Amino acid sequence: MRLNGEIPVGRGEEDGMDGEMNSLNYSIGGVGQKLTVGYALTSKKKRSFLQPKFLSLARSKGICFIAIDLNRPLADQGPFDIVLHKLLRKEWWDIIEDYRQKHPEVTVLDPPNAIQHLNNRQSMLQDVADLNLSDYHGKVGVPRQLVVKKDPSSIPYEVTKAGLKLPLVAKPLLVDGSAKSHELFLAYDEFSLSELEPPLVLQEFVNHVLLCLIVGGILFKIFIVGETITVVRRFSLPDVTNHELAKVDGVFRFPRVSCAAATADDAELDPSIAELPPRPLLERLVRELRLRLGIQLFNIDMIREIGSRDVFHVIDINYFPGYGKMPDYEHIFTDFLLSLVQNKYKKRPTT
Ligand SMILES: O=P(O)(O)O[C@@H]1[C@@H](OP(=O)(O)O)[C@H](OP(=O)(O)O)[C@H](O)[C@H](OP(=O)(O)O)[C@H]1OP(=O)(O)O
Ligand SMILES: Nc1ncnc2c1ncn2[C@@H]1O[C@H](COP(=O)(O)OP(=O)(O)O)[C@@H](O)[C@H]1O
Ligand SMILES: [Mg+2]
Ligand SMILES: [Mg+2]
Repeated sequence: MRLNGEIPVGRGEEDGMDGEMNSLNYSIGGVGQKLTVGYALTSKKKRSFLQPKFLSLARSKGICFIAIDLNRPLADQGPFDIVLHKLLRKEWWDIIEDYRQKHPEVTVLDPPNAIQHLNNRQSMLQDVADLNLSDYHGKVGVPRQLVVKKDPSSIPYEVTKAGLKLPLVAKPLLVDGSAKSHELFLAYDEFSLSELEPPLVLQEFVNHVLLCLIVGGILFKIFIVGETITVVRRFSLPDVTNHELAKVDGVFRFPRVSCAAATADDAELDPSIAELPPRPLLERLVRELRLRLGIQLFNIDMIREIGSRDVFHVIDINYFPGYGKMPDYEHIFTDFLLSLVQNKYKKRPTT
């Protein structure tokens, strides 16, 4: 399912393009310049996101991508219409924030302080919890959770005091792009949690297996690129039965089941498996989150509560996720970049 905002396109003769209807010129000082996107990304992200077919479609639309040289002052580079970034080193945050203040004419995707809100597994879900979204299409919430900042020996007491229901998913509190920040554990009893290393977030595990053929739950990954919403289904964890809970003790690390696929096809499951969440509910959730988070590039991991048709839980929100696995990301993302500059161009007072 994809919701796409259509944007009109102009001809591209001025810049020598092959006159394709879909090429477009945006100017800073005058007609004829291309749309220039400066990027600061990890090599992993460059490989997964700046795929050749994406770059060639971008070129055909008059968009060019320029790698930002991290060894030179950002102000000496460009000029850029847009800066796209996902780097987690501290010094970069100061550089891009300073640049953003000094260059209001450049669209920075996305503001560093907004992104940092998503680098903490407690603050990332706070807006969803505050939303408490419930209407006639269904309900979206977050699982009950507890943050443990230090002293693992206090965990059993804290869990009991908070009345959290086992099993619990233990997740590193901070998301920093490292493999360690994705090391998750399933805890069948609260005492074994004291083996883990804070800071952690302990989240109630929500059973979400479909009563149908497959072993394991289905997770909905809701990709947001500006105004567009694309939902894909991914494999998730199997249920934890009461029988298993009574029999098993301890904490067990589990693999990254939901993001392992290399391409959208591998990750995309048969559409007949697991009805997608109601579109109006998703639209409301995404509209609210885009406003409250102040970012345009993110995805939401959402699960449907077992036995329910319309009770959903958001368990994770990711900044600038693996769009390379999102169906048709090339057109969605290039249209989004063009719409950003077009909207800015429209807002300019006519001289
Ligand atoms: O590994 P990719 O490319 O699929 O993308 C990762 C995402 O997978 P997804 O697109 O949701 O299936 C992944 O999403 P999950 O946290 O696995 O749900 C993260 O966004 C990850 O970034 P980081 O390690 O949290 O900074 C993303 O890693 P980066 O691409 O940003 O390095
Ligand atoms: N509260 C939960 N209930 C059920 N399954 C969960 C829960 N939290 C995480 N999971 C499972 O673990 C996977 C990874 O958890 P997530 O919070 O998305 O971490 P990451 O940022 O590493 O993707 C999810 O895709 C889902 O399959
Ligand atoms: Mg996730
Ligand atoms: Mg995540």
